[in-house]
Amino acid sequence: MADAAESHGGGNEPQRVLEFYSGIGGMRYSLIRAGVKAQVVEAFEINDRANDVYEHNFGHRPYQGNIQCLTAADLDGYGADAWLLSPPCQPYTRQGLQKDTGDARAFSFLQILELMPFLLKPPSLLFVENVVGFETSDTHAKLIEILDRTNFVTQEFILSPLQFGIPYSRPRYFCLVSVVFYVIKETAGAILYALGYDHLIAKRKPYSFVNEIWNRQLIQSPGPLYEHFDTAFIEDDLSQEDRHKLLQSCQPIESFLELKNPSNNIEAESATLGKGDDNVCDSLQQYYVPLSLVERWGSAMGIHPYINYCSIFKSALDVVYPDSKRCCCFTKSYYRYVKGTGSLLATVQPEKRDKASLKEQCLRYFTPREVANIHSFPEDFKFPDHISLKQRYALLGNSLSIAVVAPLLQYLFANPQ
Ligand SMILES: C[S@@+](CC[C@H](N)C(=O)[O-])C[C@H]1O[C@@H](n2cnc3c(N)ncnc32)[C@H](O)[C@@H]1O
Repeated sequence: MADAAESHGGGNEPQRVLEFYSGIGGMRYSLIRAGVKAQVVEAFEINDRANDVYEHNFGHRPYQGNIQCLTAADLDGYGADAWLLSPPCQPYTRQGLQKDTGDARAFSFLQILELMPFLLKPPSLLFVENVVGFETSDTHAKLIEILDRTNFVTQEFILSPLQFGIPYSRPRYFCLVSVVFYVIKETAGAILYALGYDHLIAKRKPYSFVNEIWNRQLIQSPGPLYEHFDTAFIEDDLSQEDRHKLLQSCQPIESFLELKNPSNNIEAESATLGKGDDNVCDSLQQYYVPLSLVERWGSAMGIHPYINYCSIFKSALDVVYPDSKRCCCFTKSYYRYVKGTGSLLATVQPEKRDKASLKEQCLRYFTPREVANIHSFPEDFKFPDHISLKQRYALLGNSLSIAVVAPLLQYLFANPQ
């Protein structure tokens, strides 16, 4: 791959990085944000559209094929120091069937893991990102079993952008993996060679985590990433007071909007949108949620459509305001479906939010640029013109929070030895 910009500090060669399941490049942007001395030598992604976006932004088209077809020789050929992997989440999502290792979408990741013991030049560092739920899966058990066997040590995290000052609830699982040792001595090498284990003789750089105290633990606080920390926020397990503190420490949603001043003047707002690069984004009208959908899913109180009695049920729509300090996870189905796929923005502020009807609040979807902002993508990230609106949302929904991944990568690459 051409030069990577992810290079800081002087001295040694940059670390050689492979980016698996590269999508629109969230990992690569995180590596850049982390400021570590590293170079992405190849990216792997099967999806054409994702590769168009990646190429548009990084000037290199990822290897377009099924990761499942890579051999140990292929992987050795890259001589990579680090692998970054964000395999498909569907086998492990709590809303899905959780078929785990039985789901065809898990096969390529399992295959990569199976190859690890056979590599002549295994990586020294690995980074795996997935949904919460992965940590209890059979695939996870397989991952840990293979890493133990191949002399790696892990530190696992469940973290959300809310813990990094971003008003976005998207908790995710992360596994940081570092090789424990060694340079095998010549005599030991000769014995291994005689026993047929010559693939183990390859020298591997010694690595370890900055805070070894957290080895083999699942941590739900960003504290270990920093030298000095005294607050441990666990998003799902906070007291009301701590949750309030956590939310108050976040920036308001407004800071992430393309259109900062809600108004009913659609034409004026459309003109602002048109200044961007996105041809598909030049009409604000397309972002407003149709009233029929607001009526269908937005009632705060109503008659349950399927049960023959009156029941009170909460709105199925997550509505936020410019001054809100939280929005919920944008999935790849955002904009295709309105219910449970991500927050909607009220463009007209009611006097009393809890009493106001949603119909009057002129709900709109966040634009793709706004979702990219909430995922902490840099300003210069762009979609090529031919990527449709639905494709943009789908690609962003599959991606990750750079605000969370960057400090994790910084921590992983900081070798204290
Ligand atoms: C969770 S997404 C990762 C997104 C990426 N981290 C980003 O920032 O956009 C998983 C990606 O893996 C790709 N993928 C799934 N199975 C694959 C396979 N067998 N070979 C190559 N790519 C695959 C999907 O197309 C999808 O883009």
